[in-house]
This record gives sequence, C-alpha cells and structure tokens, in this order.
Amino acid sequence: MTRQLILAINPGSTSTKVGLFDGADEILSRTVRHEADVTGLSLPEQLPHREREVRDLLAETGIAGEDLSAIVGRGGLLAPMTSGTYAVNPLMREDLASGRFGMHASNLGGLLAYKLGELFQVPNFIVDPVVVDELSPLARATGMPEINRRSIFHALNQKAVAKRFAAENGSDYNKLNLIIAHLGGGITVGAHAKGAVIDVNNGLDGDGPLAPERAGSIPVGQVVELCYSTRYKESEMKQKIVGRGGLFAHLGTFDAIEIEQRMADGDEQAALLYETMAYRVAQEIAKHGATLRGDVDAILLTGGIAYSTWLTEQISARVGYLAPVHIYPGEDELKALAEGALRAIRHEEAVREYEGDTHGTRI
Ligand SMILES: Nc1ncnc2c1ncn2[C@@H]1O[C@H](COP(=O)(O)OP(=O)(O)OP(=O)(O)O)[C@@H](O)[C@H]1O
Ligand SMILES: CCCC(=O)O
Repeated sequence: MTRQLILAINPGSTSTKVGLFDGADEILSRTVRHEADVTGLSLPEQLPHREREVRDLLAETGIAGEDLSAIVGRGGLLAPMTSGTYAVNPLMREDLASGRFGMHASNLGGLLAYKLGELFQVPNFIVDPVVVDELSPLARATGMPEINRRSIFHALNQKAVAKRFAAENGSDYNKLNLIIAHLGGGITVGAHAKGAVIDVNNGLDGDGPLAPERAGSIPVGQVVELCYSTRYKESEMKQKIVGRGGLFAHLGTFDAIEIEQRMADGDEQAALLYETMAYRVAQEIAKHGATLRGDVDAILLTGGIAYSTWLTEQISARVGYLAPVHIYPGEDELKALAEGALRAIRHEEAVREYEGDTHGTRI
C-alpha cells in the first residue's frame, strides 16, 4: 500500500508542536520552541517565522512537501461548528487571521496548514477546533437574556480520548454516554451523549472549575464590583479570568508538579487550593450525572494533570459512585489531528465546509 504521509501542526503560545505520520503511525514528533523575537510579535506577524521553522523541520526529515498526502493544523477561535474535519477555506482563513472570534495561538494552525498546503499543493484541514459546539438548547440559555453560554473546550483531545476508550472497549463513541474532564492549564468537563458534547464549561470564559491558569466560575456580583472599582483595567480583569487566574493567582505557579511538592513540604495553602481544584472538578463531573440522567458508561480523566495519582484519586473518590473512572493522562493532539486528516483523505468521513457565523453569534 502506498504511504499516506500527514504533517500535523499544533501551535501553542511559545512553541509549535509538529508531527509527521505515516497513516496513523508517528514517524517524528518535535516541539519547535520560538525565541522571544518571534513570540513578542502579534500572532499574525508570527506566521512567516513559524512557517519557516516548520519547513526547516520538514526539510531535515528528507521528505519532500509534495510527497505529503495532507497537512492538518489545530483549529482556532472560529464561529461555532459541529465536530469533524474541515477544509481550510477562504472564509476560515479570514476569520482566523482577523481574530474576529478571538485571537488564540491555535488560530495559526489552520493558517499554517493552508500556507504549506498551497505551497506543496496538498489538501489542508483543521480538526475539532476548540469551538466545536454541540450544546443542547437547555445548556445554552442563561438567566440574562443578553448572554448565552458558548461551547469552547478541549474538543480535539476530549473527542480523541472518547474514541480511544470506545475502541478499547469494543464499543462505538456514538453509542456511549461519557463524562470527560480535560485537566490541563485550563480545565473543561464535557457531557458526551452518544457522540455529541451536549454540555461543557467554556474554558475561556470564567466557567467551570478553577484551573492552574483559569479562575473558573466565581461569584459574578463581586466580579462586577471589581470591574467598576477602577483598580484594574479591562485587560487585567480578563487575565484574572484566563491566563493568570486560578492556582497561579494564589500560588504564583501553573505547575501542578511544583504544587504537589509544596504540599509534601507542608505548605497548607497549596494543599487547600489543590484540593479545592479536585473538589470543583468532581462537582462539575457530578453535575453531568444529571445532564445524562444518571446513564453514564464511564468517566474519563485526561490532560497533563491526569498524570497525578493524588489528584485523580481525590476526584475518583467523589465521583466513582456515578460510573467507572478511567485515566488517560496527557494528550495526543498531533495524532488526533493526523487521524482526522486520514479519515478525510480515505473518505471515511465527509470533509466539512466552514460556513462562518450563520447564526449571528455574539462576539
Ligand atoms: N506527573 C505529573 N503530575 C502532576 N501534574 C503534572 C504531571 N505532568 C504534568 N503535570 C501538570 O499538567 C499541567 C499541564 O497540563 P497540559 O500539558 O495538559 O496543559 P497545557 O497544554 O499547557 O494546557 P491545556 O491542556 O489547557 O491546553 C501542568 O500544571 C503540569 O504541572
Ligand atoms: C478551552 C479551549 C482550550 C483551552 O482551555 O485553552
């Protein structure tokens, strides 16, 4: 059988993870770290630098770009969309580049896939961007008519882990009810009902458990008072919610390994906050017991902090009554991207077309 070489690109704030796959088998995976002269630029300005660095890495492998079967990038902040593999079309490029729905390092994923795809004349895609939106109407409304809940979460990793769990258990993702908690710098907990994430906290909007770098849900009246207190600028308030909130705001670090060490050294504040995080994650999971009417096949814990036995035991002890808990530590987003591209080029799944803001999303 001829090789199907896939280049997968996952841009983060200070690095770009790049994977080369032969079918679903990884040939190479590398994190290209960018220097401050690149990360200090605006995200659109970073594009040519990151493109060059990815091309240099590909050149090192000796594989010609023209021999790739597809290039796939992690999708960014776009209009809400259903799960799947999307061709990078002009409207998507415009929304990613302009930041119309927000600027996030993953916006560069689709743009890099397109630039290299155009250069080498190969198909280019994004897969399950953070804006995958399958919320039920019940999950969308709030008590403030001006504000609807939006679905922004670790869709790529949650969907990949769900499919892996289904395959390992001889089942089909579309037949299972799962609650999946991605525990990383941000934390999102999704209720997956027979293949659709019908409810999930918005990881970028002060919603859900407190996380290493996110405040999570906080009493909103006090937030309004802070906003009008003149103590903080709008940008500072936003950073308190996403980026420099949560464990970081209290303890000055995002690093759960360091926090566990501090606990072991007798730091009571670190111990209280870390346990609070476990408690809030467990509550968020248990809430979805009601979302799924108690019919839960499994609870899956994933993301970097799922490597922590202490934390996963804390969570399991509180939610194990609901369903068996399985741990999938870390994330394999490059492989998930490559698999999404493969399903498309093998015609196992129809390639979707991005249509933009067809529902008048509030930005
Ligand atoms: N063995 C471990 N024990 C405890 N925590 C760990 C371990 N390994 C990694 N972590 C923690 O995982 C966190 C990072 O997780 P992850 O890599 O999923 O986050 P990210 O990619 O930065 O953000 P996100 O997952 O929100 O996109 C850090 O707080 C890190 O300390
Ligand atoms: C919610 C989207 C991913 C993240 O939390 O960074």
